[in-house]
Amino acid sequence: MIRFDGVSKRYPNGHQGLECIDLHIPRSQMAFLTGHSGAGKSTLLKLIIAMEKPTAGQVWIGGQNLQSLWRNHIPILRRNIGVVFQDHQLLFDRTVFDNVALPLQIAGYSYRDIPRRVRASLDKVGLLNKEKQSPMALSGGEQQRVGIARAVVNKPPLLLADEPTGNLDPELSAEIMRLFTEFNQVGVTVLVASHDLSLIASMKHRVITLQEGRLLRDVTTQ
Ligand SMILES: Nc1ncnc2c1ncn2[C@@H]1O[C@H](COP(=O)(O)OP(=O)(O)OP(=O)(O)O)[C@@H](O)[C@H]1O
Repeated sequence: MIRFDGVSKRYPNGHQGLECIDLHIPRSQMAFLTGHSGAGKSTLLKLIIAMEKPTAGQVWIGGQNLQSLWRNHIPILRRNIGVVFQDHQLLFDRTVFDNVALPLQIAGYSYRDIPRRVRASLDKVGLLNKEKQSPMALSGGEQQRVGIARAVVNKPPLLLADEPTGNLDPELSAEIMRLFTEFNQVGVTVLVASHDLSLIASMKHRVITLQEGRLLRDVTTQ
């Protein structure tokens, strides 16, 4: 599903974000990406969604070489990738329902289809009863779950998360990780960037560790 062949990323200011990364994450696998602050985790995720381009090497997503991806095909790539951010980036002037519906509206789903899909997604994260509320009225953990519902509403085969539990206490963090595991159990490939080593250790999934832009360790415990 995700393949990096000798990928390096040097930013225009000369900073080396990633250096010669070889990595393969097969379809339906769940993996964690960890490493110190500045190790290159977000850079790696940005290369997957074509927000940044490698300065060397090649990135393949779902069999597609991103180097040969036309600019106007980037939205199609991103439609197949759900992304969860630490700060969830919800629109506070819209309801929970409208926030989750947004990717479907952008993708041009019919108005008949949207409510059914949005409610199925909210149900999955346990927030069906909050659809009419503003995200502002929700707790941090609930807001993060709305962000997850929005990321999975069009059933992407690949789910990425960048520090999704950064602002949450250990119990809520474990709950969010359980949700990711549930999506993985139905075949979604999941890659979670996280600093939270104790949470990662408790999950028994593959752990990919970056250090100063290089692949330091890649351990599968299962
Ligand atoms: N747009 C940019 N321009 C220049 N340097 C950048 C840019 N984005 C990231 N970097 C640098 O690249 C390195 C890797 O950054 P990245 O955000 O990928 O790390 P990270 O592992 O996600 O860190 P954190 O855990 O703090 O989010 C850092 O030193 C960062 O300062």
